[in-house]
Amino acid sequence: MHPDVEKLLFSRADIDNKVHELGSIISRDYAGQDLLMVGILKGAAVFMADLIRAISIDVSIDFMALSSYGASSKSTGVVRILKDLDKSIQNRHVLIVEDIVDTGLTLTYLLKILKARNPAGVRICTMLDKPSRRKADVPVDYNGFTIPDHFVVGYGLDYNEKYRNLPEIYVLKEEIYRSK
Ligand SMILES: O=P(O)(O)OC[C@H]1O[C@H](OP(=O)(O)OP(=O)(O)O)[C@H](O)[C@@H]1O
Ligand SMILES: Nc1nc2[nH]cnc2c(=O)[nH]1
Repeated sequence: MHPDVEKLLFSRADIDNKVHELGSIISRDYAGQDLLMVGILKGAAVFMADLIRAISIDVSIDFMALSSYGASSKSTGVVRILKDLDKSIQNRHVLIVEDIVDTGLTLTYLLKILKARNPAGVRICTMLDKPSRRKADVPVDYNGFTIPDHFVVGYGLDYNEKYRNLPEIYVLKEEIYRSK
C-alpha cells in the first residue's frame, strides 16, 4: 500500500465487478438509442476508460474539463468550462460520467448548462457517491458505491494531483491533507 493511505476501500476486484454491473445496466437502458458518454476530466478518466469497455452497445465519447470559478465557487458551484464538448448534443442521449459526487454543486451547474443545449436526455453515472456532504440535490442515475465522509484517492481521484494512478480506491491519511 502507498504510505500516504490509511486503508483500502475498494479492491481491483470490487471495482471490476461494479464497472461490469454498471456497463450491463447502461447497455440495457440505452439499447437502440444514440448514446454519448461525457467524461469529466480529470478524475473520471480512469473510470471512463474502464466503463466504456464494459458497454456492449454502440457509444460515442467526449470529455469536458471544468474549473471552479473564483474564491466563492466552493459554495456556489459555479464552474468555468476549460474544455467543452466537440459537437452539438441536440437530440442526443447524454450520460455524464463522474468519479465522485460530493456536494453536488459541480453537477448541478453542469446539468443546467447541458440541458440548455436541448439534448434528448441527460443522466449521471458516478463511481462514488458521498451523500453526507450534499448541498444540492443532484439526480444520480447510476452509482457504483456510496461512501461515508472520508477523503478518498486512487482510480483517478487525486489529492493535489497525486495518487490518480493508484489502481484501487483508498482512504487518504488525515495527516496528509491536514498538513497542507
Ligand atoms: O460534488 P462536488 O462537491 O461539486 O465535487 C465533485 C467534483 O470534484 C471533483 O473534481 P475536481 O474539481 O477535484 O477536479 P478533478 O476531477 O480534475 O480532480 C470530482 O471529479 C467532481 O467533478
Ligand atoms: N480525490 C477526492 N476528491 C474529492 N472531491 C470530493 N470528495 C473527494 C474525495 O473524497 N476525494
